[in-house]
Amino acid sequence: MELLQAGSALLPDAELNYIPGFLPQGHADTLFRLLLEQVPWRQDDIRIFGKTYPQPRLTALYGESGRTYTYSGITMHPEPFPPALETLRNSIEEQSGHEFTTCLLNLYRDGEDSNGWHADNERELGPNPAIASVSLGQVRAFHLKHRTDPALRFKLLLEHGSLLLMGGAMQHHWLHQVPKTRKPVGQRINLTFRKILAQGHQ
Ligand SMILES: O=C(O)CCC(=O)C(=O)O
Ligand SMILES: [Fe+2]
Repeated sequence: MELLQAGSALLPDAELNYIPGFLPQGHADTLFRLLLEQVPWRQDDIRIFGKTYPQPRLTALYGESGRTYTYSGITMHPEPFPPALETLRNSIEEQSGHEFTTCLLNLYRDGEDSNGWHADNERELGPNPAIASVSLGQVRAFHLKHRTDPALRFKLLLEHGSLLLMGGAMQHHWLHQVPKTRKPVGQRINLTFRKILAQGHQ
């Protein structure tokens, strides 16, 4: 699988931009510790093809009130943005030129935690969503595969303090995952900023 490096990758049917060092090291370290300690992390059950499993990672949802987020049979109700995430949202909006209402947080406790193949294509995100994904803590691989062309498979290594922007028609044509790994890895936090359209207006 080809490794993609920093910058915008020219993938068909996709907009992808990887910005390592988006957060200065000291800021990324502080934010990582703060979130680890203060976020009310939870492990939900998810439904896949009618069966129930514990999600293989911990999650939390922050955002503007009333904008619930439903995926894999879970409906999450957001907590208001704490100041540290409000500041981060503002700088990501400036960097990307997109607005975000909501931040979904994932905590991968170790290499056994993962996020299986999916697209961020829930209907409350609208047709061509912009997704901004910040990584903190241990580096994990992020895999991408095209839905119809099996030759198109790539990976990125998402580093501490990095920002990954996904946009355009990407969620229609590509799937992504954070696979389990046998390498000894510690905790990683991922924050994905999304725009949830006002409910009832999709
Ligand atoms: O952890 C990551 O980098 C990806 C998270 C993700 O794809 C998601 O939450 O939808
Ligand atoms: Fe995703």
